[in-house]
Amino acid sequence: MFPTRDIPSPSSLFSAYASMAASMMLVRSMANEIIPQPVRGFLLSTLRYYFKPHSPRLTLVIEENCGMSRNQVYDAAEVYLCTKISPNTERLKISKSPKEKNLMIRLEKGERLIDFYDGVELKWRFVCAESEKSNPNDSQPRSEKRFFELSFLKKHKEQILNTYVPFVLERAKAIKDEERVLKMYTLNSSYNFHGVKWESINLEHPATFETLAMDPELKHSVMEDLNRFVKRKEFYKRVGRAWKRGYLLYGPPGTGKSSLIAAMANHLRFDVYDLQLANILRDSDLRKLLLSTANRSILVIEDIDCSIELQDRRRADGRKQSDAQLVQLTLSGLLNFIDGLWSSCGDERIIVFTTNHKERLDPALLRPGRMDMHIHMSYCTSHGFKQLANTYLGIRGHHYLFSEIEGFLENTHVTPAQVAEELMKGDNADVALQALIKLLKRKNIEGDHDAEDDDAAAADQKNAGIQKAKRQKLVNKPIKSTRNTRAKSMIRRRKCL
Ligand SMILES: Nc1ncnc2c1ncn2[C@@H]1O[C@H](COP(=O)(O)OP(=O)(O)OP(=O)(O)O)[C@@H](O)[C@H]1O
Ligand SMILES: [Mg+2]
Repeated sequence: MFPTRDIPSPSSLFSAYASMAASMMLVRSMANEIIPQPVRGFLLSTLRYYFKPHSPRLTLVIEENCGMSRNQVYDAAEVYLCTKISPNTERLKISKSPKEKNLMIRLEKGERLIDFYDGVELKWRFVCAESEKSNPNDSQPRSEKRFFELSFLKKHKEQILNTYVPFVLERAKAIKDEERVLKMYTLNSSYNFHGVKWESINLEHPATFETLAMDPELKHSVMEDLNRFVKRKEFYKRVGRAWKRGYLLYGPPGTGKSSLIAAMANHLRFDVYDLQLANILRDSDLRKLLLSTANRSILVIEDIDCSIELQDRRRADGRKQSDAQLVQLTLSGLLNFIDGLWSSCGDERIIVFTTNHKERLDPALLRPGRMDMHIHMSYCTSHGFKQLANTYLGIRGHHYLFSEIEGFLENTHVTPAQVAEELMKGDNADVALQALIKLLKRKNIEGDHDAEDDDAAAADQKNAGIQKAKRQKLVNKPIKSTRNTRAKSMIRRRKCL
């Protein structure tokens, strides 16, 4: 026989419960008194953590700002996610500012997206929430807090943080570069006591490596060189060199030096700073201008041989006193600054010098290590001609007039600019090619040596134009164009005759 237990009556149960609750309250109030607030908070959150059901997912919150500055991950996500818009997306925001080429498409608040990376599913959500007012009596409207939520299985945490997020940052940079309108900076013409300043316009030069007529191997090596340069951030850091690269482009007028610069800018999506030295009088102005150039840009100094002061430092002593007082810009000042401070306080800098006369350059410029690559832009070759015929006339294969033209090109000096001009003379390929043959025949009769004389004369004429512009500057006469476009068009006219 088992002993029978006494079954408690409801009234006894109630009194037991009441006394337990009272003792709990007593313990709690004692705990409140005994255990300090921070420790209590910690104990409660720990207990909550252990008794809460655990989710296998991790959510990263990517807020718009981090302190005073923008959160780069947020900006990158905004751009990157536009490429992931699915047919299920219901609302998108579009906008376009006057300076942008394309529509800007962004997610609308509350929209969700799914992305896959290396087989991992990633859920994105764009959230806009009104932020709490720190002071409820504040009459200011609540500000909006925007953030992305990125959730995925916890086991992928390392992979997402170490590879996916950097991947999103990199993709966004590439997308932004493609969307960006390139700028061309030139110097404003008014020289006052503040010196000269950069002014920008959109760079819409259509030249690309594809349309450029130049030796295919040389073209390939220039492209390779540029691609390697932009990828070598860590290399430059490791070897302790400034992340800059210099190119010297040389060759007769009309062989595509300026076109190559535009092709480089379009290829890398870099802005161009066209530094017309004739507009600068002092090293201090030059320094100011160089320091205000941005990273990921190409600094261009055209016709470097065309400035008396820069051409040969040894002549400086012989200069007239008045000129010496006014012109304080020196080649050494330029080179020292480019090699030193300027290149070390920026990243991904490219500098390009052009000249029609490499042999006239100061040896300081040609010293090894100064201009990393010397690129000779030469007269039109058979390959270059075919490239131009493709670009201008759309001829991809062979044409019955090609062999005659190629025969002439082997022993006639004609620049790609001259060939291009002939090919533009008609939409009809036969007419344009016949016009080119006529030019080649005439040049062939005149003889090569004349052509060379012509080039030298053309370059000298251009040089003289720039010198004149510089002298005008010295007597403080405002000049419209230091590059002397008139001189250039005269050169072209003469060369085309
Ligand atoms: N290699 C080339 N490939 C394609 N087009 C060319 C080439 N060279 C010249 N051209 C055509 O001729 C025009 C003038 O060429 P560009 O201004 O590039 O010559 P340049 O070498 O810079 O001359 P300069 O020494 O006078 O500054 C270009 O706008 C382009 O249309
Ligand atoms: Mg040029």
